[in-house]
Amino acid sequence: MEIHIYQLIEGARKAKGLTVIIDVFRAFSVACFVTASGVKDLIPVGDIQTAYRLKEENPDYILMGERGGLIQPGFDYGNSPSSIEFVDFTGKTVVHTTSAGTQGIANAVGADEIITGSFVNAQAIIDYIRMKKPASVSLVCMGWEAKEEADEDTLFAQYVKKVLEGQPGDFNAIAHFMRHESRTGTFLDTRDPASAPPRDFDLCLSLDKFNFVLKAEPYRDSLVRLQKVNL
Ligand SMILES: O=C(O)[C@H](CS(=O)(=O)O)OP(=O)(O)O
Repeated sequence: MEIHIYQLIEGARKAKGLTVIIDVFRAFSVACFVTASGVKDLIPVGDIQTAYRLKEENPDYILMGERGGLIQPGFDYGNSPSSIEFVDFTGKTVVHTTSAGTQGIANAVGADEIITGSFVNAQAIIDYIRMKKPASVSLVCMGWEAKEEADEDTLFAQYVKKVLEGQPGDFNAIAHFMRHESRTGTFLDTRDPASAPPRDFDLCLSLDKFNFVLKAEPYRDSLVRLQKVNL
């Protein structure tokens, strides 16, 4: 199994084989929380205008996401796991658009298959890749606004690669680094606390909270939805 680590939008465009689009803070942690809360359809979109159009056509849809880390006008929720931690999404359709994570899905046009990447379902991702035994795995780190590398996404990719190659992954060292040394450790305090509360940090680093992967599947009108695959 060949394993490549790629960065940002260019990386998403280069991805091939089984592709993991990684966004630890916060898009794909949020996506796992929403899925665990019973969502019917979770639709990641790159273009915010697509999100608004879908809402106009389907007033019962829920809009979730951010630009610049902040909830956008007309949105029901931002991109914050703590804001939806106890929300019941049973039977709901959620449209999710973010600056980094969902852009990766939209740009991974050469991938055979796309799953999302975050620490909250890290072991499930590793188990899924082992089960599928692909010839090629692409780990794509989406970073800050998909423009600048972010420690947590790169550390996640290295963690998955190491474990797949039979080496131990030291999550405690990663969490310590993220909290005390990484620029990301201060990120949640420097944004509008209503959109990026500090609890998001702990929730996004809840290792293996969920035992499923989220797989992008074709949906209607050229959209995709993230389907839960239990491990
Ligand atoms: O809201 C977030 O957590 C980030 C903000 S950004 O990457 O700095 O724009 O969005 P995400 O797409 O979840 O990385």
